[in-house]
Amino acid sequence: MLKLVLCAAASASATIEWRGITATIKDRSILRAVGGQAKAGRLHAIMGPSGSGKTSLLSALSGTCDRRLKLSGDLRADGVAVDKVEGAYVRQQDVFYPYLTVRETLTFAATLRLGPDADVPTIVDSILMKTGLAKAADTIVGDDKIRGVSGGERKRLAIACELVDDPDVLFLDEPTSGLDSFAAQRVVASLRTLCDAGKTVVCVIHQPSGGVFAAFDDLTLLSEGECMYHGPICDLDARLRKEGFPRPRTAAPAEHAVETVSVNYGSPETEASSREVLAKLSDACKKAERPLPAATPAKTKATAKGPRRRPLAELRLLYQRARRDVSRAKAATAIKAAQQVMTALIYGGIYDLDDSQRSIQDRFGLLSLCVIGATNLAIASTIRAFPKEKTIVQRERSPRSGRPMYGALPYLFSKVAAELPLSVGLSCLFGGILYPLAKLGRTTRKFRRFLGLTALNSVAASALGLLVGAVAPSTDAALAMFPPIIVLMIIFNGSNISDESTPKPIKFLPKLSLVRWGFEGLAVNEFEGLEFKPFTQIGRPSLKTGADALTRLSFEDSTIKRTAVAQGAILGACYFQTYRVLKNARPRYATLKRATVVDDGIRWTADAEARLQKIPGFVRGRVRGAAEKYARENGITTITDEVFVALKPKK
Ligand SMILES: Nc1ncnc2c1ncn2[C@@H]1O[C@H](COP(=O)(O)OP(=O)(O)OP(=O)(O)O)[C@@H](O)[C@H]1O
Repeated sequence: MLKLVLCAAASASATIEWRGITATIKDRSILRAVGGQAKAGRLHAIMGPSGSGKTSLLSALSGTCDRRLKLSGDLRADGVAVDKVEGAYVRQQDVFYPYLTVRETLTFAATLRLGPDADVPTIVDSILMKTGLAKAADTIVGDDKIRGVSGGERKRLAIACELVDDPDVLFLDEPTSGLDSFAAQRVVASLRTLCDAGKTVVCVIHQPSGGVFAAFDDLTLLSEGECMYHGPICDLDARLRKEGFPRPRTAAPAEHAVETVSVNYGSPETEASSREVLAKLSDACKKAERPLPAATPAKTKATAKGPRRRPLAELRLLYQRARRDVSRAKAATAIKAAQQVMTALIYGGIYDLDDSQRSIQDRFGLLSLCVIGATNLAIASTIRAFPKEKTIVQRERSPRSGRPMYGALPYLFSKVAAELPLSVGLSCLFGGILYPLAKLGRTTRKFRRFLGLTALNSVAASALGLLVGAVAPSTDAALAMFPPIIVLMIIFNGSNISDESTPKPIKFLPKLSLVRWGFEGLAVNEFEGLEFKPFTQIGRPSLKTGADALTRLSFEDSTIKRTAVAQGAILGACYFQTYRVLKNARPRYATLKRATVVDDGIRWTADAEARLQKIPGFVRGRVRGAAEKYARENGITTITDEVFVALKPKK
């Protein structure tokens, strides 16, 4: 569907120019009036010491800055003033489905982004060639634990995935970090190929080798949030020499540049002298900066919003991916199966149930262990794996423009459908071994119900694990939430504390405990119709039937249906909440306030300027003068709405 939108973010930009990019957080300046430009066909590096603001500048240009930052400045894409430059953003750490091959990963991205009419195989082949991944095309991607393609190939895959819809601009955050110099050179060679094809490529680089640095055309050198050099790399040495910092013969150009602009905190004297160097280079940089001409008016243009969403096709594709991921994770599946077999053998070896009075307690104990074990395993394994997958889903669902690549609902459906058979299978494997060994139930009907209830418990516990993984910001946070959740569920399992003793404010908790419903269902199934031999000792009270035993735990009114419905309700609620979290979990970024009016070195953001314009003409000039005086006295280069409001100008 084509929709007319105001072009506030450039989509087909080739030359990016920026002036006065300022970023602050609370009262701390992170970028101070940084200017520069990146051109199509030229490979642009952003370099500087650690903490100098490289990533902040890259994200300010690409519109992906942490929203706690206050951003302002004048950003142009092909002469049009924009809030952000629309382009692909390749993060430092990219995660993929480890069991998919490079080709499958790319094909998946291309099919979903481009829709059914695109010639996906041809596009994928061409990208594989451009990024030098043709040889690794049929190797699985892998990760830290699973052997797959090399680190350099994985970085190139991250770039390749962003190329499927042919963006004009690419932003990359440290694409060479963590790679040896050969792998880094291959990554940069791929970027060179893209530049030669007319793309604008802007990269943050960190400690580049001589070969890598030489492959770049232009450089923005930052220190302490200020621009120290901006221009062609071939002029860098000459500029530093001119300012009194010639490069020693033994030093590599990149190393010398970063060292020159690094603050030496060794002593107050060295720090002061470093700051003099920075001031000198920053002044030289500002002098060389040419003001931008008046911005070309933003055009109203037809912008494609991406292919129309087709939930069924998405579901099919997502299901294929999830199935492949599950079916190829053979080692992980084997470990889980071995866990189930071992646990069943241990329980089966210890418990030997008959119709004696002692077997009542043994039965309750064994059933409780079965439920706790299954719940534990299902939640823990989901919690461990899901936060990582969530990162992939969030990345894929945060589009550069238009709609997300796919909906949260097809994703969740496909994941559940792909993982369900394994969950049920593992649960049945456990039950199939344990049931005859421990001599539980002894009727086929009870056995079938046992398998059904334990499988339902596992699936519901996985759903809870998904929800915890979805709301937790990281795997560590999710794992930290796990113990209190499981402990609470065990406390309220129906046999550890009575309803009467449960404190009033948390009386609802037993109703939410999967362990309780699972245990109650298994107990009702097991004890139904059983009869027990009385104690032989005279005077020792005995329980004659299974119903008596259930009454002891206040389960006398319970039915299997009731416990299954309760578990089903918890499962449904967990899936629904997970869906909502995934649907709404979009990264929110800071908006660049446009500062397009330049007056005597002080810039005004558009909203501050708009506020100023509301002041009657005869007072406006005085207010403007007072605001700029205040800004100069306080080292403020851009007057934002907040600064202006803080001044409380008198009308
Ligand atoms: N969201 C934020 N909250 C607080 N401080 C921030 C935030 N973003 C950036 N900073 C600070 O701004 C400074 C610049 O950060 P940035 O990540 O841009 O630097 P960098 O040059 O990319 O560093 P590095 O090379 O170490 O990755 C750092 O001191 C950082 O701590």
